This record gives sequence, structure tokens and C-alpha cells, in this order.
Amino acid sequence: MTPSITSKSLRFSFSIAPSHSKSNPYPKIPLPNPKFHQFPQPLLRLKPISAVQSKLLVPDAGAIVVDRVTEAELKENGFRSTRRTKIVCTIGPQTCGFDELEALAVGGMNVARINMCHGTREWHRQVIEHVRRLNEEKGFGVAVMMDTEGSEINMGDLGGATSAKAEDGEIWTFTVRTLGLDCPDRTITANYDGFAEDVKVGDELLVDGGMVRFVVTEKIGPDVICCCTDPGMLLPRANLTFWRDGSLVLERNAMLPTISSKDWLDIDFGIAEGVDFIAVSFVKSAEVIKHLKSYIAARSPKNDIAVIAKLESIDSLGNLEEIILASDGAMVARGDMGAQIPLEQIPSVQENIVQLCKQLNKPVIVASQLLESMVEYPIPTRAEVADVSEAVGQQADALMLSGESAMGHYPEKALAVLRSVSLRIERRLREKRHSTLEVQTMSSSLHIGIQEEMCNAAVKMANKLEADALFVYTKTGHMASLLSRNRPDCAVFAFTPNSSVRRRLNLRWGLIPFCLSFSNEMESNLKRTFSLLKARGMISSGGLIIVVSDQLRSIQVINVP
Ligand SMILES: Nc1ncnc2c1ncn2[C@@H]1O[C@H](COP(=O)(O)OP(=O)(O)O)[C@@H](O)[C@H]1O
Ligand SMILES: C=C(OP(=O)(O)O)C(=O)O
Ligand SMILES: [K+]
Ligand SMILES: [Mg+2]
Repeated sequence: MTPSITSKSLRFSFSIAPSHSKSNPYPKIPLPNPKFHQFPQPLLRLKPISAVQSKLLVPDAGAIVVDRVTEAELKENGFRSTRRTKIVCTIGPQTCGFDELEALAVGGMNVARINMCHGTREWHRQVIEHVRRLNEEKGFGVAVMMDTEGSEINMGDLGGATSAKAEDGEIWTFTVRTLGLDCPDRTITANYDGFAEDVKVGDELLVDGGMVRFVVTEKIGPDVICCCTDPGMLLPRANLTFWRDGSLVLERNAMLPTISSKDWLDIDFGIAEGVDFIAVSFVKSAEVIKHLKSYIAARSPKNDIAVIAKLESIDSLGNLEEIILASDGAMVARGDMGAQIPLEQIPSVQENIVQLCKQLNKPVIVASQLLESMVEYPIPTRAEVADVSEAVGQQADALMLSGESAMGHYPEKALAVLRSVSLRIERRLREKRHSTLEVQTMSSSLHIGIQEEMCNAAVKMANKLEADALFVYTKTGHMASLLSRNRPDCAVFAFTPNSSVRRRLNLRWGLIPFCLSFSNEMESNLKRTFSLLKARGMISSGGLIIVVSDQLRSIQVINVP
């Protein structure tokens, strides 16, 4: 039977077919050497959703709700082969339409990110609305992350152009004048008034973390005249940093608040729209996170928005532990980080942050330039695949696409690459671990807690017994996070009655979040879960399951009846 999602999403969202396949899913794109372009992963077939079925997706009291893509993955590939590493996609002009968003959801997007640096609130509202509608009408479980602009120094929006090319030796003017749409050629606005006073002749000006470089040659009133020394593409609202005598000039940034007045308005917008995550740009200390969390607690009665600290400012690196502890998760924002520390330090900083987050039980996202060349080309570089593999090998909770999905030519292919590389590396890690009979669980490091000990023990058992899945019944998601933290060999089915907890668990490594109401009676919970899952073809009799719950201090080992 022909799958019924739009031919477009089928063509682009699934993994690249083997070379012997009769129909090439990418008919128009030449594949110079097919050997290199097989991201080996079986094609998933999502069943069509009829109008009648679509109504059934609205959960009733007795139902179990799971993301449609995961359900298809479970049915086709079984328990063990679900993807553990989660994927965040930045939504931009290439992917903001309903159909494009659906294609990303089909392709495995777990979280849709909107970046408040760009676009209007109305534009972002529309995207959030589309994601909601996809979840409600089509059975996806995509969460929404809003990313603040932050008050670092930015360029303006290029008078409406999508990009501009700066060539070697060209003279460009950076100005604090207000320019309308008739922006003169080779002129760029800077977003803060003191810019022309703060820079000095001889300073080096880095755009977007050094993707393009200029040297300041002259200052004329509000205009700073610069000569391009490293050519490249200028993108609207790109970050600007300036360097003097080999050091980053930080005085101005130190005076700017982490959360600007515009950011507070965006945060109000995010709270009103009910986003699942707010990511805070250029976090420097734990204070700002605590402040935002108390603001959210006061404004959002259910207090169900998680705060993610973006680690990208040089000032954050000395306070990592307290920032991560204060947050609900962290992002290794390698883009701007690369403008503030030497590039060769980024891999070790990434590794440290990922390990620290695992230790402190906070989800961590590795972001920026994972597949940068795919903004323009349909195939990633070998080096990009190696970088993605490294992040998956570190067992980061999630990988993020930025320009690749926001404004690139191949958003769905970039997503397919993240998915295929994740699956391959995850399997390899399990095989490696298995061949050395190594059982790895986290040491207890949080404040001594019964739940943490139980989860560590449950994962150890699951790995040793080669269980098919861990089940966790969790109201707040905490127990589920403690299982995920141990990066078990098997998938973790997390059952929660709360749909916003379910969406937030989307960011956690290896968790398959289900919405399910349950009682204090474990026996009846299990009976019901088994029958609901069996009816949907997601589990079969005989499977070995290890069960833990928020409420009961017990670990159960059960064969699916
Ligand atoms: N809402 C949007 N509207 C227009 N363009 C966007 C939007 N979001 C992202 N983009 C484009 O995608 C690029 C990459 O996104 P991202 O990495 O989030 O931003 P930035 O480059 O500012 O760090 C941006 O530079 C911008 O060109
Ligand atoms: C993710 C990042 O932040 P933004 O895209 O908002 O600059 C980054 O700098 O890597
Ligand atoms: K941002
Ligand atoms: Mg950044």
C-alpha cells in the first residue's frame, strides 16, 4: 500500500534509500557516489490519518497517547531500535508552513525551536499554532522551545535582504544611524548607540563568531569604516564582537543585561503562548536563571515551562556548575561560543558541559553548525558526520539544527542525516558495551535520594538482564529523568498523566513519553498499559520489562503477559 502522507514529505523526510532500491527517493539530486550516501536505516511507513481517526487522536480518559512517529518506529523496528538522541529543529522561512512542519515532524523532530532574534511575534505565533495543530490533529508530540535574543551586540536586518556577501578588501560601513529600507550599499547598522564610541581604529570586528572579519580603519561620527579581511556571508541580525590586541572587548557586554527589555516582552509572549521551553541566550550567572524561573512561577500558574541556559558567553564558563544546577537544562551554543573562546577549545568545553549535565541530571543540547554545509548542499561533509557522531557518542540528550532547518535548502535531509547517524552510533555504543560486558550506570551524586538509587539499580538490572524496556510511571517526570540519566541499553517508556510533562520529556535521551492517566494501584496500571500497548501493536507477549514508579518504592521485573 502506498503511504499517504504527502509525496513531498515521503520523498524528503526519510533516510536515503539503498542504491539497489528501485525508486530513488531523491530523483532530482545527483548522487555522485552512492556508496557514501546510504544512511542505513529502514524506511518507516506512517499510516494515513483519516478524518475519523484524527478525532480518535484526541485522548479520552482511558486512552494512551504517544507520538505517531515513535509508534511507527516501535512497530517496525521493535523496542531496541528506537532513536535515543533527540532532535531540535530551528524553524525559519523554509520550514514555517504547516506542510513543511509536518514533514519535519514525520522526519523525527522532537522539539521545534523559534529564535526571537528573527521574525515578528505574529510570525512566531503562527508557527506555534501550526505545531499545536499538528500535535492535536495528526498525533505528533512535538514540543516548542522559544530562544531569547539576548542583549549582545547585533547587526541590523540588512534592509530586508536575506544575506549579503562581503569580499576581501571591500570597505563596509557599520553605523548607529537609523536606516530604513533604502539602506546604502555595503552599510550595516549596529544595534546599540555606544557602538561608534566604543570601537577604536585598529580593532578587529567579528561577525557571527568570525565567519566574516573586518578591521576598523576610520571613525566618522556615527559611522565606523571597516575593511573586510576574511570574506563571507553576512546574515541578518548576526552577532558582532570586537577584539583589541588579541582579546575580546567585553566591557560593553558586561554592562548589558542578559535578559533585555525586549526579551522580557518575548518571555511574556512565550508564557502566554504556553511554550514548553525558554532558552536564555548569553547566560553569565545562575542569578538570571533563578530570576526568570521565579518570574515564570509567578506568571504561569502551572509552572510548566522549563528554562534552558545557553552556554555561549565566556563569562558562563567559570560558573558552569551553578548555572546548570539552577536551570532545567543547558545548550552548548557553539556558534557564539566560538566568537568568545578560541575554536580549538570548543570540543573540550562541549565534552565537559555534556558530562556535567549528565552528572547533575539536566538535559543537554549540542547546537550550531552540526551540518552547516547542508544549508547549501544535499550531502554533509565527512567532518560534519564525524562531529555529529562525537556528540551522539558523548550521549548528549539532543542535537540541534539551526540554519540547516531554518533557511537551508535541505531541511528534511539534514534531519534525516541526524537521525541516521544517531541510530548508527547508538547501536555501535551498545554493541561495544555488550562485547566488553561492561555495565555502566551513573554514580549517585545528587543529594542522597531513594528515587535516584532505585533508578540506578533498575537500569543496572535492565542492562544485565537485557530487558526489552524500562517502564516508569511518573507524575512530574523526575523518575523518568533519573532513568534516562543512566543512558540504559533499552528504551524507557515514560507514562505520565500530564501532557506538558510529556512534551518536556521529549528532550531527554532515550525516553519515549506517553500520556496516560494512572492510579495508585500498580497492578491495574500495568494490566491496562499492557493491553493498550498490545492493542496498538507496540509490545508483544514475552517481552521482559523492568518497572519503577514515583509512588511505589519497588522495582518490578515482569514478562509481558
Ligand atoms: N524566524 C526567522 N525568520 C527569518 N529567518 C530566520 C528565522 N529564524 C532563523 N532564521 C535564519 O536562520 C539562520 C540560522 O538560525 P539561528 O542559528 O537560529 O540564528 P542566528 O544565525 O541568528 O544565530 C538565521 O541567521 C536566519 O538567517
Ligand atoms: C545556538 C546559538 O545561539 P543563536 O543561534 O541564538 O545565536 C549559538 O550561538 O550557538
Ligand atoms: K537567540
Ligand atoms: Mg548564540
